[in-house]
Amino acid sequence: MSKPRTLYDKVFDSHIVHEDESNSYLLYIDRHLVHEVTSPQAFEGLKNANRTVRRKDCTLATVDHNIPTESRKHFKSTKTFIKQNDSRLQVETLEKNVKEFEVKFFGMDSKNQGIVHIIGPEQGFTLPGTTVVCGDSHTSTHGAFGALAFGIGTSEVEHVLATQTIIQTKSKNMRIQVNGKLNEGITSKDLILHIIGVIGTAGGTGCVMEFAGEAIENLSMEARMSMCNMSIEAGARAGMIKPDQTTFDYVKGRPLAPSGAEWDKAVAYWKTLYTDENAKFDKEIIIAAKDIIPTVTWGTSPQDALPITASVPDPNKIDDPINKKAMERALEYMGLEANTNLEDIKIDKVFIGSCTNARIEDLRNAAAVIKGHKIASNIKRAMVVPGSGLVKLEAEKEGLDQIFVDAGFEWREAGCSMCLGMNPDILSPQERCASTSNRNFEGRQGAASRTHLMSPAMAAAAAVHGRLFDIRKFEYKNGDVAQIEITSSKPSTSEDKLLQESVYNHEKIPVQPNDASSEVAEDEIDDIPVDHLDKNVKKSIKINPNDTPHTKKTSSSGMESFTVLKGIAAPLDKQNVDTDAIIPKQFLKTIKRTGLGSGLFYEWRFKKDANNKDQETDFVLNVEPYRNAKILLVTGDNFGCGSSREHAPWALKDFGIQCMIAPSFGDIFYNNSFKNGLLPIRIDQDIILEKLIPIAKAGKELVIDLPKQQILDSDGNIVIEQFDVDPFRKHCLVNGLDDIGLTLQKEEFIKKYEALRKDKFSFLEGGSRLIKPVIGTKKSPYGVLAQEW
Ligand SMILES: CC(C)[C@H](C(=O)O)[C@@H](O)C(=O)O
Ligand code: SF4
Repeated sequence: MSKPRTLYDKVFDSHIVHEDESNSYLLYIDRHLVHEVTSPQAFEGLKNANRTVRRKDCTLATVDHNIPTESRKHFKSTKTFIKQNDSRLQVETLEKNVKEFEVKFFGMDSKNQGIVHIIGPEQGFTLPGTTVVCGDSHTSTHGAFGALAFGIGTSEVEHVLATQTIIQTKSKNMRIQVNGKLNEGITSKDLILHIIGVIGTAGGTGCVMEFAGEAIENLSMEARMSMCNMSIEAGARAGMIKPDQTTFDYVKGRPLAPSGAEWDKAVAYWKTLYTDENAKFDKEIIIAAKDIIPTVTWGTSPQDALPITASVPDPNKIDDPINKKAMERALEYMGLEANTNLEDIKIDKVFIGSCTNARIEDLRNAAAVIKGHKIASNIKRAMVVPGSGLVKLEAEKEGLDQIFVDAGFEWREAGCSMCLGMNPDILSPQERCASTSNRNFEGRQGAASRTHLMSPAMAAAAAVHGRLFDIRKFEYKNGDVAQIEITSSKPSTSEDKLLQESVYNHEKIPVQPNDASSEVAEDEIDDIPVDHLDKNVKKSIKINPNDTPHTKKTSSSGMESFTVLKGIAAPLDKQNVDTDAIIPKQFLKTIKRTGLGSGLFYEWRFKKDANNKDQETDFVLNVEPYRNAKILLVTGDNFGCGSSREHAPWALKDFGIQCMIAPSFGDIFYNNSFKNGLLPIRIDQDIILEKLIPIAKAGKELVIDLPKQQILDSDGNIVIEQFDVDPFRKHCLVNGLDDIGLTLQKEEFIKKYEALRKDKFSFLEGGSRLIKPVIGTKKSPYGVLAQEW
């Protein structure tokens, strides 16, 4: 009898290409989505190393973040359509790269273009039980299908393009069980905001989160996507929901979904993807669905979520000094007085869009509220930005666009838009927005902008009333009640144990040959013969734990090695520092990895003077001796949470920071740091406060000895006896190794896995290759078939 496993365990196990003794796994990636922001440097890396895209059929690209959302009726070319130079360059760079590397692409002239997390499911590219990655944190969205889907950084994008695999450690299992039924009018957005409010933005750190229970089973696919989308906001590596009949019904008939006998084979397999009875979870949270009422955020973190009937919290009631300070800062930034009723908060703008809530059901929900109403006179702008060209078409077919336009909304073209404002759709300073997006970080929707997160129905009600408003009191015109996104579905009952065993059969097949004579001994990272290294990784990778060289080496792949670092440590007394704060969106438009130091903590380091010139603030990195800090010493949890932008470690590195110490880190940022020769060290908060902060505050240097895993003061006294670091990552860092080179040495394992996949998971073959160069001739669920660039 095999050990009971969770849904995550099953999907993880079925993708293992190789495991080494330090518990580092090489996982096969079934689906890779690509967008313009996080891919230019990855394609450049491929080009420089003369590498190709290994599985074009598993790769699908689109443009979403940078593109204007004004009408494309007269669209001729990117060159003439995009006015912002840096945005245009990024889009054109992707257009060039997809041609050169022959990657399927939905460009701005395609009806199928849209936000990357909307088009994957829409096309049937996202499938249950698959591994899905994208250089974007909200890749977690695809977990709604029972896929293992997570965001990666640009270095990992390059790794996946080149090898179709990724190096992973196993996450912890966490379950969020939502018992009972949601009340009428309560959506999955209220539910996920409530959950994040309960567990916090670091609540899921290090975990893959499975959402389960009656309330989840009753959600439609689109509502499930909104849930999983925001699991990253709870710090989770990924969110997952077991596939069931609702899932199969949604996938069936989509352009890239399997059909015929392959469909039957796929469904038979997908029905085995559920958490076994008695499977062990490391963390479990139980939520009663009936307790949830419409929920909105008041502050600058998604965890600042409260029921709409509550009032703005009061920092004077908070004991913990770090929490209290964070709350005071959030209130100041948001321009809010403690104890104000949330419903009394007036808003300036409304944004209905983003990968969380810009699907057809979201637009239907908002339209049902808006129908027959006008937006309030204090609303300066209200916009609806459909998640994809196909969502837009469907909404127009249903007449939703007219309902919005009649009420005073703008009806836009698909893209990320004001979710993060990399295009012209931004808020002016101090403007307050009711937004259906997923992040309310400082500066997210524009410098000094103020964001309140909520469901589409709540955002529509806020537009009508000009203030935050409880949807349950809303008076619908025409007697309509907002369509609730819940559809009833029966969980699959025909789970076939035997079949499950047979699908997992391959674990018994030696996918990882234990052949000791193999040229590359798979379990020994210490002695891979230099001759076999990729031509870009020619340096010796022998590691001697007692060797503590004090000079900085650079491998021929360009990766700097990290051994012993001596430098000033800048104290940063903040928690939940998100990557939007580390490097704001306006700096993401580069196609290079360098030169980002000047944008580091931009909104905190600078403020504008009367002439609109940047003036330095008293932020720690502007003050001597910390201007030259090499170490960042953070006292609060969850440093680097949020977006997957590798620009965050690039900016830190460019500024001169080489090591970050914090009680905990956002998972993607943690990974990205290692890939760039930066060392993130986790140390308990009380130890940081007691032992390290006094040294940093005295302006003295610290010595980080990675080979010995110790921290010393400048006199050579040991301050931290032993910090933790994953052995494989340490090995790569100490030796400045490019892990693509290391992975390519495992070619035989990758090939073996691919042969097995072709047989067991034949329904995954084809992928984006099935995209046909046809426009509007055949019917797909949305009436238009996928097309090619
Ligand atoms: C640009 C991209 C890296 C980023 C992400 O990873 O999430 C963006 O989509 C966001 O929402 O902040
Ligand atoms: S969160 Fe916003 S910016 Fe990021 S992918 Fe989704 S819509 Fe785009």
